[in-house]
Parts: sequence; structure tokens; C-alpha cells
Amino acid sequence: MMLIIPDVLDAEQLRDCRAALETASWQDGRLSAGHQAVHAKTNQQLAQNDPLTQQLGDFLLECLSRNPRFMAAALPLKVVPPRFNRYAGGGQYGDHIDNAIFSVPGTSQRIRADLSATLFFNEPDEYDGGELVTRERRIKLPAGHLVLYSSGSLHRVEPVTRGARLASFFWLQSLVRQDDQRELLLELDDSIQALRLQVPDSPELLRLTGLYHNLLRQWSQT
Ligand SMILES: O=C(O)CCC(=O)C(=O)O
Ligand SMILES: [Fe+2]
Repeated sequence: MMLIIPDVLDAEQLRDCRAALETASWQDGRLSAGHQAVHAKTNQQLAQNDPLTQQLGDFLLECLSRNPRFMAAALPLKVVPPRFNRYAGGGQYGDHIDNAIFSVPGTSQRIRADLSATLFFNEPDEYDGGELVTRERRIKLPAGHLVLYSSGSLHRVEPVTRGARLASFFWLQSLVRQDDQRELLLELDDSIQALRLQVPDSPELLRLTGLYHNLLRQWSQT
């Protein structure tokens, strides 16, 4: 799965987040890299226990919970608290696959990463490089857009050779573990939403909506 969710943040929300991130206490990203990733990671990150990480992360999750496209595509069950990173001066993150299981600090909660997400805070013309590359796609989105991609896929972030790239990244466990099943549900949901505008009273719409819920009942794990 590789899906773009546009306009997660509006211009004012972006301005506020960027202002906070530009004066944040950035740390060496290698401090939090796993075994395979440490070799290839030369970015900066905010500490997990930095109050700004928690404040902006909560804000982001609230925006996402009100975003119908994100909710329909990801079908989130549990979300790892969002983190923030910065790439500049040639900073990059070489090819890696994300960890399968994350613990949430201060809780006993464990979350399986089905989907990875990156939210871009900078416009593409503010920096050179910085593409997120996965499955032959080179992803560099307008500020406020988010990309969702399979956590099991090999990916990297290209070196940023001019300017800086600020982003939020996080992982989530979906109600529907399998990418292909989640994609079928999204396709069905999209069609149902379109029909709802065209033929709101059609009995077939009722049947398709029932079908959506019955498939979700079969395929979801809670
Ligand atoms: O910065 C990004 O877009 C992705 C970061 C990443 O791959 C990671 O932290 O595992
Ligand atoms: Fe990653």
C-alpha cells in the first residue's frame, strides 16, 4: 500500500508546527536507530520525551482522527506516538525496513507496525533531495500532505543537499493487517461514498454498505 493523504494540516496549523519545530532541541537521530538502521542514518530527531514531541504528536493525532480519508485508508487500531525528524547538510536515512513491534514508553502497550507514515512540513522547493523512496516511487509531497506506506517495504530518505526537510513520522497497527484486504475495503468504501452522492436512496447502496461491514467483520482483528 502506498497512499497520499492530502491536506492533513491547513496553512495556519502548518505555520504553528513549523515555528515550534524550528527552535526545537534536535538530537542525533542515530541515538534511536535500530541494529540495521544505525549505519545509514544521519538525520536529527526530537527526543521521545521532549514535551514538544508529545504536544505536537497529540495535535497531529487529533487532526488525523478527524480526517475521513486517513481513517478509511488506514483503519487504525493503535498508533505509535508521532516523532519528528530533520534532514539537512547531506543528512539521509539509507535503505531499511522498519521494526515490526514498538513499545509505547510508560505503558505496557505493544503495537505491530502495519503502516508507516510521513507528514511533510516543508514545501518541495525549500530543499533539494529528501525524497522518501519505496518500491520504485520517489515521494516528495507539499507541506501538510502525508504518505502512508507498508511498514514491511524497504525504504530510504535521499540526502538533503540544500535547505532542511522537517517531517513527522509514525507507525500504526491497522484493524486489517493485510495490505491487499485493506486496499479492497478502501476501494469499496470509495465506491459507496460516491454512490451515496448519486443515488442516496438506492437499496443496492444499503447492500453494499452491509457488504463493507461484513468484510470488515471477517478481516479485522482488535
Ligand atoms: O523521514 C521519513 O520520511 C522516514 C523516516 C524513516 O524511515 C524512519 O524513521 O524509519
Ligand atoms: Fe523507516
